[in-house]
Amino acid sequence: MMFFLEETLINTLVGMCITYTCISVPFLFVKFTEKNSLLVKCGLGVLVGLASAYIFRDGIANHVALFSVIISPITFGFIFFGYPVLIFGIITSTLFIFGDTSYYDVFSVVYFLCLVGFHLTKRRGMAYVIISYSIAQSVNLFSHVSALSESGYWQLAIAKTSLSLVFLMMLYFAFGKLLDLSTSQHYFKKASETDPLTGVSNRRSIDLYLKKVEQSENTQFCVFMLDIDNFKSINDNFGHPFGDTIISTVAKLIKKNIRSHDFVGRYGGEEFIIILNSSLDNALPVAEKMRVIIQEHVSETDSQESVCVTVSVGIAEHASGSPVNIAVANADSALYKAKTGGKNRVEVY
Ligand SMILES: Nc1nc2c(ncn2[C@@H]2O[C@H](COP(=O)(O)OP(=O)(O)OP(=O)(O)O)[C@@H](O)[C@H]2O)c(=O)[nH]1
Repeated sequence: MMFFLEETLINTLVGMCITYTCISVPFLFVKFTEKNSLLVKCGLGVLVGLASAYIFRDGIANHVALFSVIISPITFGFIFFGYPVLIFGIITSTLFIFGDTSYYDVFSVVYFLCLVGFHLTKRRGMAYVIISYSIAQSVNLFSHVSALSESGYWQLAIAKTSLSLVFLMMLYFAFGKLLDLSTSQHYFKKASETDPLTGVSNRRSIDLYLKKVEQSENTQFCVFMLDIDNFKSINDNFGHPFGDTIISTVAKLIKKNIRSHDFVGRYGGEEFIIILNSSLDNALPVAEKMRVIIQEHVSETDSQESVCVTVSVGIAEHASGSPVNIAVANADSALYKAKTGGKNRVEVY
């Protein structure tokens, strides 16, 4: 009995040290960027796999080591890949419960349930993982305390709990850094690509998108250039702030009337570019419908005056193999035609 417990203790320490170190080291020392995060995920998978291979090298199905091998990758899998991995974790630990119940199984189920609960109540990153891990760890600790009568078992409880605490601290600092970095990176990336007034893509993002579609295999798309008619008079009659409201309203109406895989950007002051992933035959009715919806939309000024605006649209179909800038220039020519032809109309190049 004594020998078994010592062996369990050694296995536990080795298993936990290897697993936790394997997982913590990349998070502490790898500089996270979008490019290498995939590499890190793969690296983690390999390291955890190696750790489990080491733990089971003598064919000792140590429940405790098995637990730490299961729980760690699932935790990280959940953080990176979300619910599917978490559900897998719950199923795995439930199977253990029905197989050979141990306190560790209870621990893992509590842990996963906490994670789900925290996630459902709006997950705030790693803080929830740490809180839920701590709650589950406390359950685990109680289970150990209640088993103190078994000779030597307390060593296991103390060793495991202190290791867990060290691991939690490492996680806390590593993930704090990671979350700060990814949040600020995400914020600055979004800000650099979005037009602040309308929330649609800005000129920089338009250029990037055009370059991307030019290189992609999607050869069938149409370019719309859409311009608000007589916009100067809106500014002159109702003021610049109301003019801004009109621009963002038109952007919203455009967005509402295109699909998620189409694209809209603010090309200039009151001019928008739309890339519709359709043939000209299908794109033409979309442009016409958009024009009518904008024309029929009524905006109200602060003094409850009703204002309607119209738009002119120029369309050009992208010719496969030709530079996308040609389609943009052609759509611009069609827009010019619509303006000089009396405005509030759609013209095809
Ligand atoms: N409120 C507001 N006005 C803007 C913005 N950007 C450009 N403008 C104004 O939009 C007006 C565009 O005027 P024009 O280029 O003459 O075009 P228009 O009056 O719409 O005439 P047509 O295009 O021929 O129908 C100018 O008065 C610009 O000052 C903006 O972000 N907000």
